[in-house]
Amino acid sequence: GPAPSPEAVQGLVNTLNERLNIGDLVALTKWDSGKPIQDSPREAQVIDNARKLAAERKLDPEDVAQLIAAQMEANKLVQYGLLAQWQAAGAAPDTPRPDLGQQIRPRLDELQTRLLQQYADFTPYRHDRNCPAWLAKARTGLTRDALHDLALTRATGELCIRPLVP
Ligand SMILES: C=C(O[C@@H]1C=C(C(=O)O)C=C[C@H]1O)C(=O)O
Repeated sequence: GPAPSPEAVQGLVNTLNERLNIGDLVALTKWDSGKPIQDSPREAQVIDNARKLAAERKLDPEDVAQLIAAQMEANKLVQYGLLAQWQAAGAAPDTPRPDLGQQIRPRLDELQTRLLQQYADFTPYRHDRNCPAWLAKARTGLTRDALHDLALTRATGELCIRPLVP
């Protein structure tokens, strides 16, 4: 099929990467509080919100639930990686800590609306044979280390749908 407009791919990948970077802030709050990275009730809430937004945008709710579940897996990958680094170093960076409940989670919720709009715009290209190459190009240069690179790979890992070999 025709190549997607550059924004259709880059916009979505940028937003997925932005969500991952918020994960760095989440990790700092969890380092400070000692709370587990995994918060299943919160995850259920995020998915529930995504399903509602999906219905409003005439997207498949199951599909959107899987997209958001992938983003949360990727986010936790970042968090587990950072916590292990800080554990080994005996300290976390001395940078500002926005509040998880009052500041960070509202940012994740806001981002979700934009993410779903961009996902809707990207949907026609999911089955294209060039889809993986477009994504690889869009990922290039966004991440600053191997951990975030792996997490972004995870975050984008189900975006392309490969035709089944008969
Ligand atoms: C980001 C957080 O950590 C984890 C990842 C979540 C996410 O990516 O939305 C949600 C809940 C947690 O399992 C959080 O606690 O808010």
